[in-house]
Amino acid sequence: MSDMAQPVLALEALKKSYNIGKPNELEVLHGIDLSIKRGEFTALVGPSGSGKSTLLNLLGLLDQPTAGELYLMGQPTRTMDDETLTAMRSRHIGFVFQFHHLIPAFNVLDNVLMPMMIRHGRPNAEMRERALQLLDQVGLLKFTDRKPGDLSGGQQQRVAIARALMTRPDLILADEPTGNLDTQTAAGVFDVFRQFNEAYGCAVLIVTHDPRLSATCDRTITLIDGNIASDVHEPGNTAQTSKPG
Ligand SMILES: Nc1ncnc2c1ncn2[C@@H]1O[C@H](COP(=O)(O)OP(=O)(O)OP(=O)(O)O)[C@@H](O)[C@H]1O
Repeated sequence: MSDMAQPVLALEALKKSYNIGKPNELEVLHGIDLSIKRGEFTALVGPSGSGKSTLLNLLGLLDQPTAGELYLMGQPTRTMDDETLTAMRSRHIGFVFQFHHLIPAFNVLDNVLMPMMIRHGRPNAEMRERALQLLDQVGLLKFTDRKPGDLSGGQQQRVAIARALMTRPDLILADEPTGNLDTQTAAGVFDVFRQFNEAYGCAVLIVTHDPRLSATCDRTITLIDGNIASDVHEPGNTAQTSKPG
């Protein structure tokens, strides 16, 4: 199908500068060309300050590039108005951050339902069913009534992943989602990403500082000083995850 052949994301000569006062502009990304296809499981790595979060914010349509073009699902986004950008973001992208931004006063189930409530108002039975299925898949079905504060960091992160998948996004963007987790819990969270990537074919792009985790990805993009220094495809890496069977 042509849909499968089309990249989820394509960047052409994407640049980002920050205005740091006076006439000075700090160019942080110097012209990035990149294409992410459906089902790709990619790590974005690089030293601190190399531009990873800046790039992720652009990929997630959370910030505007200074130059170049970004295509999401084949559509150029530079000239889209805010309303269209918001709709594209909520339709196609799921976000997972290091600090998962769960709503403390809501229980686990309602946190997972949140993206649907934003889009459609009151959740219907089908949405609840989907949320429960996702919570089952991340091993948290027993905890649906708990508040996030009563869960461990790894469990909270799994709630955030279930929430990001609620809208069945084409792309998951994760900014150091395991940054504050111990090694074993971090590997478990990576496995959850992998499980969904394989089950639904969503593309996953994860910023990580952990080489053991990036080694489990199919593709590793290394950013240095705002340029892609290397882009290595190693699909064999799937064998290194703890996927059953
Ligand atoms: N809003 C901003 N205004 C000005 N400069 C910024 C802004 N955001 C980031 N920068 C600068 O852009 C560069 C890239 O920052 P960015 O956060 O993208 O790097 P990073 O690779 O994600 O770093 P880390 O791994 O430490 O999170 C840095 O020099 C940073 O100081």
